[in-house]
Amino acid sequence: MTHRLRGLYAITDSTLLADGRLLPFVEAALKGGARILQYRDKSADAARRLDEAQALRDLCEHYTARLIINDDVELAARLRVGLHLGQEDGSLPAARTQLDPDAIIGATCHAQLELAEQAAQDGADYLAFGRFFKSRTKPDAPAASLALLTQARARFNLPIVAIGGVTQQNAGVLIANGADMLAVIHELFSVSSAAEVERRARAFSELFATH
Ligand SMILES: Cc1ncc(COP(=O)(O)OP(=O)(O)O)c(N)n1
Ligand SMILES: Cc1ncsc1CCOP(=O)(O)O
Ligand SMILES: [Mg+2]
Repeated sequence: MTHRLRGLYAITDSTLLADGRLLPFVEAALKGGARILQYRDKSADAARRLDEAQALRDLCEHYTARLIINDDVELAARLRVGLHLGQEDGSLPAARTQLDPDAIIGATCHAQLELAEQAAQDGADYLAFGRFFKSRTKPDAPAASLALLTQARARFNLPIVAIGGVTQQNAGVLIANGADMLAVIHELFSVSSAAEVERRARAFSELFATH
């Protein structure tokens, strides 16, 4: 299944979006133009995770954005939404059998074209590379270069996500080197108001129109 995947890919963070900020800040990101939202919550509180993910699915439907669940194929299957899998998160083909036929499944490829080759063979809907810059959220993620991004663009006919330390200042160079989507946590959500989230989301989104 092919999808038109391009634009801002917002990822939630349980610390930055604590204390009632999750829904208003995510709504602001969607209002500002985020096309994809990933629910990334590493806690073991299954009931809260289900409630939050359901609320996010409703919001995404309202803004015709796509919801992706990080790591958890059961939750994605239950909500009939997409899934993001890292290298330690289980088999992509096995997940495919549990999800709707048009569910988006993305794969972490770090900084390795070989991982991307495998993900493409496994039927991934997008390939995620990074971190490209210093990441406050995941400082130890393997570093990827702009040269790798250019090579991936030339080699794969699949949407490419760039992640890791993406800011309003460095976003343009990632798009210019072949990124179809920019996945952002800190630069989008480390602010004190929903209005500022919306402003930042709009600024990221407008870059896709001009590149
Ligand atoms: C869009 C996107 N790209 C990469 C990741 C990282 O996934 P993973 O390597 O499994 O690490 P965690 O996010 O699970 O800590 C991602 N989540 N989203
Ligand atoms: C999940 C993940 N994988 C590689 S970097 C990263 C974190 C991205 O967050 P930030 O935009 O705050 O650097
Ligand atoms: Mg993971």
